[in-house]
Amino acid sequence: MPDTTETTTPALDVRGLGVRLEGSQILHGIDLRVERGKVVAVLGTNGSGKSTLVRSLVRAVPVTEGSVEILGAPLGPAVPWDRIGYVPQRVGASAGVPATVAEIVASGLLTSRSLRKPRDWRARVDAALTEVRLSHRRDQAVTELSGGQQQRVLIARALVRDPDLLILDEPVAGVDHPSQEALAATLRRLVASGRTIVVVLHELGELADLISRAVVLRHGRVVHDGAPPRAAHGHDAADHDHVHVHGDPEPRSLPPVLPEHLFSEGA
Ligand SMILES: Nc1ncnc2c1ncn2[C@@H]1O[C@H](COP(=O)(O)OP(=O)(O)OP(=O)(O)O)[C@@H](O)[C@H]1O
Repeated sequence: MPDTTETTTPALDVRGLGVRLEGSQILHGIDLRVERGKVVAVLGTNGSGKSTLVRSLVRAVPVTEGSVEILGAPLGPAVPWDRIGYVPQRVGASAGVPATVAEIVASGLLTSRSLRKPRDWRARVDAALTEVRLSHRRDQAVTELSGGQQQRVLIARALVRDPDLLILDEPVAGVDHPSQEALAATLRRLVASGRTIVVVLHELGELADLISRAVVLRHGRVVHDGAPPRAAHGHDAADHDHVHVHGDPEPRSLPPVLPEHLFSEGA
């Protein structure tokens, strides 16, 4: 009998997740189930716990309560990590290490199980760099690139794995509009081929048409899980907190889908 586990289990199944860091409870009882082939945006104000959530999924911070299953396996060595791409929040691609763009991208092909690059690694690195439009920078030191270009190198490092699950933490922060559009096209292509994407965002921006589900965090809790809220027409400033149903043709004529205070820090 064929093994159907791979396609029937969700890409991500988070239940009652709690994370405590340095004595503070950062995440409280997070439930998040993402079926394969879906895109989910994680939204919320600064400090609401978005990065901590995705960092807990890749074991960068410890889970203190609840359970996490990724691609059908409990968080741990059984997870097929080589099938998962992770783009951390902007940190600079080199962290002070003098490496070329191609070397950084190729490092995405190494896993804890194998430190040997696959035979076709050069072609895969070239394809990933073409995807983020940085082929011409291939042999340049990554430290010579701008912040936005370094972010694209990190995206290429995740893409080179051809991941089933792609987790991105604010991938478009500091990235110009043409590059955002290029990333949106890449993500669209991945979703069309059945990949799953979890993406932390401050605003939907160029990725808006890709996202039909948003999970909003506030003070480490999920306060909304559904159609993405968006700023009301004409109220797109970063410090404005009106939110309306996505796709509403007359946003001013409908009440907000979420309370106005949801995106404000102090409430
Ligand atoms: N290692 C840590 N130790 C203690 N507290 C932490 C640690 N990392 C994050 N925090 C705290 O956890 C809370 C959530 O931080 P997190 O970075 O997850 O938020 P965020 O929603 O991603 O914010 P931003 O939009 O600014 O990136 C913040 O109050 C932060 O100070």
